[in-house]
Amino acid sequence: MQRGTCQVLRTTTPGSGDISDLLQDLPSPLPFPPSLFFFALSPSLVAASFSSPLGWQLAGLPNPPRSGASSRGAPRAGRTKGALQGGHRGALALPSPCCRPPTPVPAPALQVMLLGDSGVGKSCFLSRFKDGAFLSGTFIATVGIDFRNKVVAVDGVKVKLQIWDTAGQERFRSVTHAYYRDAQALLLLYDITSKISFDNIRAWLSEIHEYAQKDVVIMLLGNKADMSGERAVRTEDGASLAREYGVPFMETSAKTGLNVELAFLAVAKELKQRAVQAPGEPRFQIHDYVASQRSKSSCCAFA
Ligand SMILES: Nc1nc2c(ncn2[C@@H]2O[C@H](COP(=O)(O)OP(=O)(O)OP(=O)(O)O)[C@@H](O)[C@H]2O)c(=O)[nH]1
Repeated sequence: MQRGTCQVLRTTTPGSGDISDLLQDLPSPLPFPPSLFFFALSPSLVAASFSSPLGWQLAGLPNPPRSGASSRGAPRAGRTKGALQGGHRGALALPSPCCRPPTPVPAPALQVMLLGDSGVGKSCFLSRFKDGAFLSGTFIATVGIDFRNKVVAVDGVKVKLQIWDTAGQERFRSVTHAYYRDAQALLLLYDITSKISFDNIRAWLSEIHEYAQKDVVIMLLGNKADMSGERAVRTEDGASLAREYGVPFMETSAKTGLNVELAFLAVAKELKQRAVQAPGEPRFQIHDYVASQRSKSSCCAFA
């Protein structure tokens, strides 16, 4: 398991927002007795903040699972560096009725989920996209699920992506299943140097069909294309599996950045087009877009 790392943000379940975070954002010392604060910030307000999707959004956290499988029983590593780096701390503003003009409600984030076996490079893929970096070091498997946000420009319009990085390990499957239904796009990765990770793609697709929304956008990605010397899965095999399931396909490299941005942009474009498309208008063709835009390296050129 010691292979390198892209653990910018490991761990967390989204339930880590709590009242202590709220209190940390207050001035210290308080300009009034703490009891007065609790009186003003009534329990119902606090409870409402964290029991409704709106409260979670105000807190800068993704919605909790709606029903069914819960994250109970999942390892709770508490609030981690990642959640702080995402800039979420302090996002829950205390009500200030007198002075602030109402802020416009931003468009909801598009939810994109990364799936695939442990070690295929999901976290590195996300780090490459978000930070433009590939971190090497000790491989630490993701625990449960994590997320990061990034705003991208699609046809001149800013679109916020909320990207969920899931643990590939089997033991976290019940945790991650709970989030499938909220995903609008799924990037399904295998490792071109690992035949097993490719063979498992069919099982991943069955899970997706079982748990995800029917119209979820799916893209198959053969990652680690930079490691052509250790290739165990032919590009044509990836392309043919993708054709069989009717999903777009590319080979990528979190290490070199090959096609990483394109993968996210393609799904963002597809989702945005769906949202604004008038009835009868020709549909955006993600397959054609990917085929026309993807970079081809000597290792992974295919028709
Ligand atoms: N050469 C190369 N190595 C990569 C690439 N992507 C990831 N790796 C390496 O593969 C290993 C696993 O990467 P991770 O991103 O942590 O894998 P993961 O899919 O998130 O794994 P889980 O969190 O267990 O699901 C690390 O040692 C990375 O350095 C890539 O594109 N090229």
